[in-house]
Amino acid sequence: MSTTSPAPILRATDLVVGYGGPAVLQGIDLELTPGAAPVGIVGESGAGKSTLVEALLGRLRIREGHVTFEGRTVSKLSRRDKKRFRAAVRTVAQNGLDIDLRWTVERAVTGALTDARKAGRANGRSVAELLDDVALEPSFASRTVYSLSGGEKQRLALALALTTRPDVLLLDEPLTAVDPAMRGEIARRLTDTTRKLGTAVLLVSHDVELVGRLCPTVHVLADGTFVASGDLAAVFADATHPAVVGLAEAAPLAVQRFA
Ligand SMILES: Nc1ncnc2c1ncn2[C@@H]1O[C@H](COP(=O)(O)OP(=O)(O)OP(=O)(O)O)[C@@H](O)[C@H]1O
Repeated sequence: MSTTSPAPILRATDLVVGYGGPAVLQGIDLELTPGAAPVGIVGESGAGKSTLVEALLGRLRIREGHVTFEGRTVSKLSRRDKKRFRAAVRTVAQNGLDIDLRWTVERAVTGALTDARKAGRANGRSVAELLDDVALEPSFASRTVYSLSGGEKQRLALALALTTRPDVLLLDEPLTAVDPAMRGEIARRLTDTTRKLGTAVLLVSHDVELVGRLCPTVHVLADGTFVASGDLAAVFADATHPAVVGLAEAAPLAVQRFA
C-alpha cells in the first residue's frame, strides 16, 4: 500500500533577497507542510531571520529563486488567491498586535472569529479555548487590550492568529516579553493546538532551548545561508561553523539539554 505524504504548502527555493545592497539571504531552501512538526530558525542578530519571514509573506522583492504557496509563485498570485494566502498564512511578530487597544479581549477574539467564519476559515474553537491555547485565564476576556502587559499582548496576538485556522503560522520572536517558564508552557499549548489544526509552524527565536525543544528540525542562519540544519543535538554535535559554535557558547543550557 502506498502512502502519500502531504505536499509543502509554502516553499522557498534557492531564495536570494536583499534591500538594495548586498544580498541578505542567499540560496535559502525551506518547506513548510501542514501537519508536519514545527520548523525552527535560530541565528545571531542581523542574520536575516526576520527578512526570511518577510520574504515568505511576499512582502519583499525576490532577487532570485521563488516563494510558492500551493505551488504558485506568491508575487504572482491573483487577487483572489492573494486573499486566500493572507488568511492561510498568518504571522505573529514581536509587536504584532494591530487592534483597537480600547477593545476588551473578548471583543477582539469574537471579532476575529466572526471574520474567520465569513472567510470560511473558522476553527471551531471558542473564545475560552483560544485564550486557554495561549495560557490566558478566562478572566482576561473582560480586560481591555490596553491594560494587558507586553507578554499578555503577545499571547493575545497568538490567539488572534489561530482564529482563522491558518495553514501556516510564521512566528518571529512571538514570546520575547513572556517570562521563560511561561514561554515554555505557552509554546507547548500552541504546539498541541497547531498539531490538532494541522497548521505548519515556523518558529524564529533567539531562545535556542525553546526552539530545540519544539522543533525536530532547526536551521541555523548565518551569512545569509543555512549553515547547519537538523535536530539541535546533531547540530551541536557537529558544530564546525563559527556561528554554530557561537550559538552553543551563548546557550550552554541548551547545549547541555540537547548534547
Ligand atoms: N528595511 C531594511 N532596509 C535595509 N536593510 C535592512 C532592512 N531590514 C533589515 N535590514 C538588514 O538586513 C539584515 C538582516 O536583518 P534582519 O532583521 O532580517 O535580521 P534578524 O536575524 O531578524 O535580526 P534580529 O535577531 O536582530 O531581529 C541586517 O543587516 C539589517 O540591517
